[in-house]
Amino acid sequence: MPFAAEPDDALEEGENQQLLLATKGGPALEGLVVGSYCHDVLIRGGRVVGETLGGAAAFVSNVLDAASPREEEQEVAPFVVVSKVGHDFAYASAPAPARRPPLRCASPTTSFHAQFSEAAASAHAPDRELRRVRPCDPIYPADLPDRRFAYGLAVGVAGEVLPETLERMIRLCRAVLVDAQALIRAFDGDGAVCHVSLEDTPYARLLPRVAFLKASSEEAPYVGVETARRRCCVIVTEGRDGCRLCWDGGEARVAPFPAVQVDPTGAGDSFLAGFAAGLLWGLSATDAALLGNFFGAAAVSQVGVPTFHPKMLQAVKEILEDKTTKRTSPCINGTTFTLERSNMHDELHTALQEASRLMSEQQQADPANGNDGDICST
Ligand SMILES: Nc1ncnc2c1ncn2[C@@H]1O[C@H](COP(=O)(O)OP(=O)(O)OP(=O)(O)O)[C@@H](O)[C@H]1O
Ligand SMILES: O[C@H]1[C@H](O)[C@@H](O)[C@H](O)[C@@H](O)[C@H]1O
Repeated sequence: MPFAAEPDDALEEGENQQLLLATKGGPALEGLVVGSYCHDVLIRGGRVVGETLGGAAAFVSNVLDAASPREEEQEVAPFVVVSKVGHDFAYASAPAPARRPPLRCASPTTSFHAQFSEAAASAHAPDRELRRVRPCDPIYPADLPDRRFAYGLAVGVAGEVLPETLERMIRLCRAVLVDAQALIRAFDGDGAVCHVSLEDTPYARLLPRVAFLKASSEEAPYVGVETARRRCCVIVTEGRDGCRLCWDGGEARVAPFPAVQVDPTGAGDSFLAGFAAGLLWGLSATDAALLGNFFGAAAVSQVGVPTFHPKMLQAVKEILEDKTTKRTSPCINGTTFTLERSNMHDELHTALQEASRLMSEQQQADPANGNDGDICST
């Protein structure tokens, strides 16, 4: 059983059977995504070069819908999004919010200004300065549905996932995956995003009950990888260099996929969702990180929330159907996962590379998705 109930929150035998995570699809795979949609304004050289739907929940929904295992008859993947926006929300009819509408509140929608640097970004240096110009309301524990979920993704962008909300997620979900940006972001008087040490936040005590914590290389020093890896599996994403996983007693590096970066926004969100989808397909964490890298690369190749070509998605689905098998797992934090790479890791990478070629072809055929909208270069 890949995901096990927490010992302090055990279910009745019958319920447990219902929630058993079948490797390939079914209602037992229902997930809970918590984090708000937002408005992103992309600025370069003092000029607005793009206005897009943002918020990790938008990127995550996009990838989960594209890559999660599901039954043929299910139109959308089985997960719920709990997100808050104001009445000014400009993207209610975009695919992600239209499928899973946000809660409305009196305060305005969270809004970020992303200032892109004129200099070429390196793989690990920050490529943009983010400023939160408007915050929406937080998401409270009472905003979450009162039922059990197979997995949860805590993906706040502006401090909206409160410690008590994360704690409630941990109680409701059999395994929780967290983006460090939801925990360690702070905002100066001008709204500029800065970071605080995770250890100094009320979230730190929850880490032993989290399955996976994802941090970008910029966030990693604030997470304290060496301490955190003793409590859960930490994944550090390293831009075009791929990512590494660190857990108590082991680590693995996972190779990237080539991409022509036109907008880095949402790479980390898309990574985390691809990774979660990989786990749902029954991949080990190190193998699932390949799917994370694949969707991270897809995200940077387009401006805003990316559109995936059906041919490319079909190819990915066929690869996953072909490669996934059920396997027994070691135990991590009361939740069982296989962490190490499997012996078909390299084969999976090669097969996904083929699919990523389809993605580049799609972009070349449709310049609206390609370099025409490049935010990254002058
Ligand atoms: N230029 C790139 N080429 C290929 N893959 C990339 C590139 N940039 C990002 N990725 C993929 O996306 C993943 C996440 O990227 P990154 O480390 O930049 O996350 P992030 O800083 O959290 O992103 P963001 O905050 O912009 O959403 C990487 O681990 C990698 O797999
Ligand atoms: O839309 C983006 C995206 O979700 C990023 O991951 C986050 O860092 C930004 O704050 C947000 O504006």
